[in-house]
Amino acid sequence: METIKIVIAGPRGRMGREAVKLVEETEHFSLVGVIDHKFEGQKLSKADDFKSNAIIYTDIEKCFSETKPDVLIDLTTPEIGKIHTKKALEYGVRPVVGTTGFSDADLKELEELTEDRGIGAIIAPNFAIGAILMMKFSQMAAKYFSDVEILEMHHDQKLDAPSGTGLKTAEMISAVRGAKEQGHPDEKETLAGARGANYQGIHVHSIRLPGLVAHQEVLFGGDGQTLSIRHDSFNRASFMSGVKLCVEQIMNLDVLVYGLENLID
Ligand SMILES: NC(=O)c1ccc[n+]([C@@H]2O[C@H](COP(=O)([O-])OP(=O)(O)OC[C@H]3O[C@@H](n4cnc5c(N)ncnc54)[C@H](O)[C@@H]3O)[C@@H](O)[C@H]2O)c1
Ligand SMILES: O=C(O)C1=N[C@H](C(=O)O)CCC1
Repeated sequence: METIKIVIAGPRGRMGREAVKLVEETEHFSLVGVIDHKFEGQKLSKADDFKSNAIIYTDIEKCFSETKPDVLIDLTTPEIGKIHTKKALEYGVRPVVGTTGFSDADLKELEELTEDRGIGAIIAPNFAIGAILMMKFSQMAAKYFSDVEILEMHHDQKLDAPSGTGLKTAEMISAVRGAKEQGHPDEKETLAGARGANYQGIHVHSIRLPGLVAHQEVLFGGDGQTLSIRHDSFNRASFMSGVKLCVEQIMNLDVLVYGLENLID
């Protein structure tokens, strides 16, 4: 298998650390550089507790020009992730983006840029295989249960709400059941936000607590019955087989893929 040259943005973050480990441990992956907002020019092994001697860049353009990677793995923040993804496409580097918080307009812009450049991009709101199955099962269930609410639960350091996974789940359910107002037509919130966010009538509730990692329950209700579909990630290693799959698959893509469910049967 040919070696894939990788740059990771956000290597010292919770996800970035796991991604560095994944790349270090995968024979046909090579970490050629990392992008951080400090430690310019230092070796990653000197800046933190890593084995890799990849150089840290604070300037993404310098990083791409000097290291000429095949793939960028972005695990930063919503604002920075968008800038990095656009820059990667401009430089002909395929982006695998785990960073969440992208709007529809952002996705559209990136899709157009991908078409212009003729190279693939993956935006994956969730890399965990169990979470992808939870979303697929929810889409299946929505054909039979049209009333549903989503409870997404994450650690309290998360910047975006709802989570990328919660939003993607709502989009997937809505694609099969359409828009539907749920609950009583005269329902009123006596405390703003009590009914959560509303995507095409699907209420999405975001819980943030220390102790949590990434969890979601999709709760369907029908005549005299409920159905709960739940997934729990207890650590960030749970996301890494999905990251590996994306890096391998992106080499054969020439379009933007939004969601891992589009890459697995
Ligand atoms: N797709 C998935 O499966 C998945 C799973 C977990 C987290 N996430 C998403 O990944 C992102 C990162 O999550 P996290 O928990 O690792 O966050 P984190 O806060 O632990 O890490 C983010 C890192 O980005 C770095 N960073 C900030 N600005 C930067 C810049 N300009 N250049 C380079 N690096 C910069 C920070 O220093 C930090 O180390 C979030 O958007 C989160 O929602 C996605
Ligand atoms: O920890 C996070 O932040 C996560 N974000 C993703 C999301 O927004 O869905 C996936 C799970 C972890």
